[in-house]
Amino acid sequence: MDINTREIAIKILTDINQNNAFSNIATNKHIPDGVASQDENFIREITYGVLENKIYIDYILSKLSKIKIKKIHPIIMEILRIGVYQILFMDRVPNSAAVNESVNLAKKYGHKGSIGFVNGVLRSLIRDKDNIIKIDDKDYECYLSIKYSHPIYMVKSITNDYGIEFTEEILKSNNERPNLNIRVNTLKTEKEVLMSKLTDYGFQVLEGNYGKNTLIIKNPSNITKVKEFNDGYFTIQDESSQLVSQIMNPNPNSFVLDVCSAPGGKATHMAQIMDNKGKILARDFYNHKIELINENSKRLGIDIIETEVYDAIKRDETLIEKVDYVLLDAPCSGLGLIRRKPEIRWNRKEEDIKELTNLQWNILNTVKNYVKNHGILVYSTCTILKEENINMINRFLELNKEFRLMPFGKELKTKENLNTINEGYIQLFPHIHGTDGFFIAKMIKEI
Ligand SMILES: C[S@@+](CC[C@H](N)C(=O)[O-])C[C@H]1O[C@@H](n2cnc3c(N)ncnc32)[C@H](O)[C@@H]1O
Repeated sequence: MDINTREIAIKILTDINQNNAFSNIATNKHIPDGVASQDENFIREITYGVLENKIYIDYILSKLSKIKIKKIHPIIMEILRIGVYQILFMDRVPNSAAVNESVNLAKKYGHKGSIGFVNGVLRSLIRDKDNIIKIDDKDYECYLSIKYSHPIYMVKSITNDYGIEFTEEILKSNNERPNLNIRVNTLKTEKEVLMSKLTDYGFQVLEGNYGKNTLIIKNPSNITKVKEFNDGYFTIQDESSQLVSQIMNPNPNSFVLDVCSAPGGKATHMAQIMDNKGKILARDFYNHKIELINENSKRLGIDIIETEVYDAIKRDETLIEKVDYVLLDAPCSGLGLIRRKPEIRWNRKEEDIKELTNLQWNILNTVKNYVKNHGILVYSTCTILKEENINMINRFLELNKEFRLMPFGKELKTKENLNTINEGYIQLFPHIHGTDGFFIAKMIKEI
């Protein structure tokens, strides 16, 4: 198939940067079916590379351009960004190709002036590269913000929680590409059997560290096209997310409530742990997302999940002290997913964090009422900020003495680098655990 890979990358980036599209959805939308895998990899590398390095690339461009970069036409800006990315980060692309291809795109999408402009900016970078790439900012937080391309408020918030050195490790790992993780559906197959089938197809498969049924796929291209996916032998889910249901560890025949459930990753996993026996009430605020839970349950051969559109903030009198296990997998800032969805750093605004912590607090204080005496409440997020995680839980426990954190451990394959499990919670980080950034707290109610 004859395609212009760089032009597709520009379309994806424009969709993400102008329309706030999600990177995974935009890439799937613009990469045509049947494209050669090396072309697909090239498009993904440029797209994700530009998203991950946007502040740094724009910093470089602001040094090179006589026009203020805010005034440059959005498409020309994307053409320049992919040009700079190829010159600075992709050794295998010759500088001449990076410039010529960018100029060709400027011919197609710009006017005469923009052709010379793109050509001039990229050639100046090549000429004086060693000087241009230096970051001159003396303030270390600002320096980190440019070097690892994270908004300054994010750098400050993370530094506030973890200190500057740990923050640098986090930011660095956010720019590394994660492996795809899958969860074996033990209702339909066994881990070893699936591993061997996927290996036969040519996938490189490793076992997860912490997840009992986690497999790590090194070369995941087209994995959802195999028959075993369609037949529900596995589902795509990060290892960290798999630990939530594993730590909850609900007994078969119990009653589980999952209040923020879509698309059903954790609900279907709990059903698997319960051997598809008992009842899971899976709720979400959005009707269209509820459909995803139903589709996933069907594919995975699960029939104990009942779905319902329901606003978790609204108190449900019919469930008071009726539920054995309540899961609040809360809507959150998502800062633990940045390596998978680099656009989170551009779409998530500082003011969102306060709004989200209020929402989390309100939902937590509603759903606590559904837990039976001796029942379990698990609170989880895919973020690393303490105000959404351990600080919120400590505040909750201070005001709700009938709950306490419950130590866990045997539910995990290994306890390596998980030194808070005896305190009843864990905070995972990509650079330490190799997973997404995730928080999980397990509480028991005892009156
Ligand atoms: C972190 S995601 C849940 C992921 C899900 N537990 C899984 O494992 O697949 C948070 C979910 O909360 C839902 N949500 C947001 N506000 C809500 C509310 N007020 N009531 C119920 N669900 C809500 C969102 O639609 C989103 O699906």
